[in-house]
Amino acid sequence: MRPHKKFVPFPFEYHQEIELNIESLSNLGVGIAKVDIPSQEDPSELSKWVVFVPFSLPGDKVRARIFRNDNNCSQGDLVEVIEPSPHRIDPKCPLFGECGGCQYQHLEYQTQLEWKTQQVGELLKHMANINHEVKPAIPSPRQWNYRSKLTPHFNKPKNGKIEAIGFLRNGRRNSILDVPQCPIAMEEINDALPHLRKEAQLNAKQFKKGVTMLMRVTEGQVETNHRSIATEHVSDLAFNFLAGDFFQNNPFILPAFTEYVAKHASMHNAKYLVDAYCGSGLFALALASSFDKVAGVEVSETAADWARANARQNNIENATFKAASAEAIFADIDFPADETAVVIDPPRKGCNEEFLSQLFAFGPSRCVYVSCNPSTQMRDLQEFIKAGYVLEEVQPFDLFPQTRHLECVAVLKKG
Ligand SMILES: C[S@@+](CC[C@H](N)C(=O)[O-])C[C@H]1O[C@@H](n2cnc3c(N)ncnc32)[C@H](O)[C@@H]1O
Repeated sequence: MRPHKKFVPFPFEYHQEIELNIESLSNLGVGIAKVDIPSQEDPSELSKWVVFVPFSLPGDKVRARIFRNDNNCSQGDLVEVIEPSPHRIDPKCPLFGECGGCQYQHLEYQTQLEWKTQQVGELLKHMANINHEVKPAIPSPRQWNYRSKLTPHFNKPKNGKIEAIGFLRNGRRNSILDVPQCPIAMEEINDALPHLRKEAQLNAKQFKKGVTMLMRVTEGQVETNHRSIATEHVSDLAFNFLAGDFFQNNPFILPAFTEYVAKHASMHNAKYLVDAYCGSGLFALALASSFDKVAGVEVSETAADWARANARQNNIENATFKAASAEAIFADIDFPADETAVVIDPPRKGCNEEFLSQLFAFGPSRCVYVSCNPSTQMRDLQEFIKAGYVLEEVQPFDLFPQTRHLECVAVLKKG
């Protein structure tokens, strides 16, 4: 095979095979090796060069085939595991490695947790410039069959036939891998998948473009209509929301997750709570009994409506909800800042500048920042530190076993 036109043949040739000892794991779930190469300035000197190899693990000795050299690192495909890491195990799913969904099925679960914890510490140090202990990641009670939502896709049918229904192939942008079963999805989803796939094939001629299907578990059934109502139970609360709207999709860990946020938000006499980016009210309502008054804010009108309905349904009378962009909440509340905690759980892109400046102008005594994207969370944490907040605790929760993803909770107090 010929290299891509832009291939740079330094320090390795195209498709050169090299043996590597994998030392660590990036937060994208990719194994990292460091090798000595002759320095470009002075070839008699050696310098360290990083090589990334997807699906290799720390402790593995592997053979990798180089397909790309960048300015300070190279990328290789895993050809062979010469000596396996003691933590390497057999993946459960026959599609592991081909499917872009999971990165860690070949790694013992305890070791997945240890690496996730370490990765948060490294991001904190390198991106936010904060040296702080990270508490060991809290495991998911279920390591398999935990996802309550799955969104299989297919591309535009060709000649009236759908080629594959599933997820993007690992490392690809358009190519979809056919996924008949998914071992991280709840059993209800796997039971319903064959029928849904068959139905899509039968109707293939109707689809003029690619489709992302919805499968949401609700009360033991699978809902596929975005506009239908789904229900989830967290401890003794019931939450209704539109099946297509956001809801945390590992229900098994939610009692521990919300309890942790409740405990840390309500410390030191905080009596008032703002739940920013509140969705259908998960934190606001799960934490309401620990506070005198709660105010939630959420940009989706339907989610905010459901948050109000969920408060009524669960007989919670001290919570109000506003449908607006998160920064709008500060003009509404009359809570004393020194007795107020703010829970912040933004989408993957993190908080916007407007929200952060309004938040800091208000100056709540405590903030609990929950994030599914530690990179944007670390970027925002720098702003909290500049605004005089002190990091009290960092606690990852493993909502997504077998994958590189996690939720990270950062607890901050006003300095
Ligand atoms: C990660 S979800 C968290 C939802 C909720 N805390 C939960 O755990 O169920 C982020 C939420 O932020 C909402 N959102 C996105 N941009 C927003 C904005 N600018 N202001 C308020 N909410 C926003 C989304 O609609 C979504 O419901």
